[in-house]
Amino acid sequence: MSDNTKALEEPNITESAEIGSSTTEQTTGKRKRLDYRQSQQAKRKELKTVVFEGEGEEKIKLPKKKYYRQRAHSNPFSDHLLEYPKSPNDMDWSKLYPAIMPPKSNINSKTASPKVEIADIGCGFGGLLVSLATEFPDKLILGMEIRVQVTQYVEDRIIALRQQHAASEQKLYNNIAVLRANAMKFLPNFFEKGQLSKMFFCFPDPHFKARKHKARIITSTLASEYAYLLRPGGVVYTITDVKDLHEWMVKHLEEHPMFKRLSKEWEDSDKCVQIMRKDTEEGKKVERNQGDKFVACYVRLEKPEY
Ligand SMILES: C[S@@+](CC[C@H](N)C(=O)[O-])C[C@H]1O[C@@H](n2cnc3c(N)ncnc32)[C@H](O)[C@@H]1O
Repeated sequence: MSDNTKALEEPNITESAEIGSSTTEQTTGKRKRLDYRQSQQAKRKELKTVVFEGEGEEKIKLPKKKYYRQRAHSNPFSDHLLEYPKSPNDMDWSKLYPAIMPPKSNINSKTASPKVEIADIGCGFGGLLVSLATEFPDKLILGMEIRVQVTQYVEDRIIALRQQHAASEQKLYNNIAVLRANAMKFLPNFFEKGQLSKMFFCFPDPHFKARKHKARIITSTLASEYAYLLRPGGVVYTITDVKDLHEWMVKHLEEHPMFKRLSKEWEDSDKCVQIMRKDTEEGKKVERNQGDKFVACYVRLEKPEY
């Protein structure tokens, strides 16, 4: 592997783990499976990386989604062994935004450093992030995604985009990053009170069955957390193709004293609504299938309104 190729960690398939003491027939079968898996692993290692073949923008290849497939759903209540800071102060953002954020050790109470302001919750393959990067070049934008492979894809996509634009004056895409996280559990560990100006919930998992509704990303309890993280005037954006989920999100945000729904006119004139309609991967899928897209946006109020 060349130095300028970003390696992704894959568990190593070792012989000893696979072939223990067994009959000759079993051993042959296991050996074949092992050989196959090793060759697949080698192929994936090569193909999953961002490849820099030489000079020039055109030589940098974007990663391919098909090599990052994973089960469609991840249980938000499972123990995912995720890493998260004890508090927002403990987070070293320079690892995610190296061209913009100084290393944590260089930050003191007197130096003002930029903060993440826009969060894409459950960012999937990162379509929204990539569009927001150029729409808000002076804001730090973070995608949060629970699935490992999907997070890795977005990470690689961002690395490739940054490289492709490294020579440009604006050095685009340095303002976006992705983090593997369970957004239902640890958001206040990453963000301070009132830090965010926009939170996106684009095509969240619908969790259709009634007994699974508690796994939905918008509930009364989580809405209070989102109100805590958003500054007054900040906006919660929601979009889904599932009517029942749309009604659920509207009900829970509508009932919340810290949120007020924004008008249809506001939605029609807002750039981000257009972006989430057309640039998210799910939005594109719904478009292809000529499905409906239900949008609801809420402003975070200064004071609760009962
Ligand atoms: C249907 S996809 C939508 C992806 C993207 N927002 C879009 O519109 O194309 C929902 C995404 O949310 C992620 N997700 C679900 N629960 C999550 C959680 N608790 N924290 C972070 N991501 C989550 C899923 O892994 C999945 O990638």
